[in-house]
Amino acid sequence: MITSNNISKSYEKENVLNKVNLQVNKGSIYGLLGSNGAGKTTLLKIMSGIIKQDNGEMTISGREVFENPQVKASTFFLSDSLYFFSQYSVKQMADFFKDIYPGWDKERFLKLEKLFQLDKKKKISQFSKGMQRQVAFWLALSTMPEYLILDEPFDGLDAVVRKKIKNLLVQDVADREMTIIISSHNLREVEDICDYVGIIHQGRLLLEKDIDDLKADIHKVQIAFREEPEDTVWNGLEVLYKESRGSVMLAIVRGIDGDIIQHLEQYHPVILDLLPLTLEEIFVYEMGDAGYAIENILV
Ligand SMILES: Nc1ncnc2c1ncn2[C@@H]1O[C@H](COP(=O)(O)OP(=O)(O)OP(=O)(O)O)[C@@H](O)[C@H]1O
Repeated sequence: MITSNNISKSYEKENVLNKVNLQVNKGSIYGLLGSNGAGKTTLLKIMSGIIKQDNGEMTISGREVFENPQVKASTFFLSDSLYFFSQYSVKQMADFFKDIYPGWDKERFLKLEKLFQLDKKKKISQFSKGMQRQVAFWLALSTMPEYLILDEPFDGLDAVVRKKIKNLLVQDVADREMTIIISSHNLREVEDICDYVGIIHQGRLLLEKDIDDLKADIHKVQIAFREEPEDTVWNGLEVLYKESRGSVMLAIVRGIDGDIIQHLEQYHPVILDLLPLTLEEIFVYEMGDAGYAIENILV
């Protein structure tokens, strides 16, 4: 488990993180979302022991992160700006990682070679940007990390490779309970793999939620009646938003789907559909409820 307890950090006079509390459970995938400059990279660097917080505690598996070789051996930080030794091939970089990471798995490295289909003898600097990012994933996953910390990991990858990598990540979580935290500006980019999402804004964690709980608790309802409906059909339901589109009424309703259907069926609708919301829609309605304009935060 990764635990950030009241983490604060300033650069000179600028306060970049302000008492951030968050928890990433073992074997889960946590999406850390926020706009440019929100503080995501700073938090991830503290989490991976690259920089030290001014206040608060950052622990992984109960151990303080900073200057802790045990934690570093089980954690891999894939930065948004990749760094490789400029003259090294993939093979040479792999040999270097093999000496640093006790979990290095040669078989995994060879398996992934087939998947990525990149020449391991080629200098990494001679690969394209997207290919270099694939090399970074190839090496990272070969270290068999217990904790994988990813900063904007999908930037510059094409759709096919992105899907391939997401599958690999999910597989490692399922097979060996790897824990992942992923930062992104883009909710759509991470919603298909994360089971938890936190939103950071101006150095503060605005909210964090379990995605399954969120999805189970909020629904888009489309309903139509033979005759002009009364607005009273919604009475007794927790409606976050509603509008009429011709004879069809559309509403965002919080609650258990079975209860909502049972309530609305008493009015004998000719159409009654409960549709899933995208995660972005859920956040807009949830945050709207909390008084924040999420559209302006997650561009
Ligand atoms: N080394 C540094 N020295 C001074 N200020 C810094 C440094 N690193 C980051 N900052 C400042 O800290 C704030 C948060 O930056 P950070 O990189 O953590 O944000 P971010 O959420 O990752 O942004 P982005 O999505 O643009 O990568 C910014 O205002 C940035 O200017």
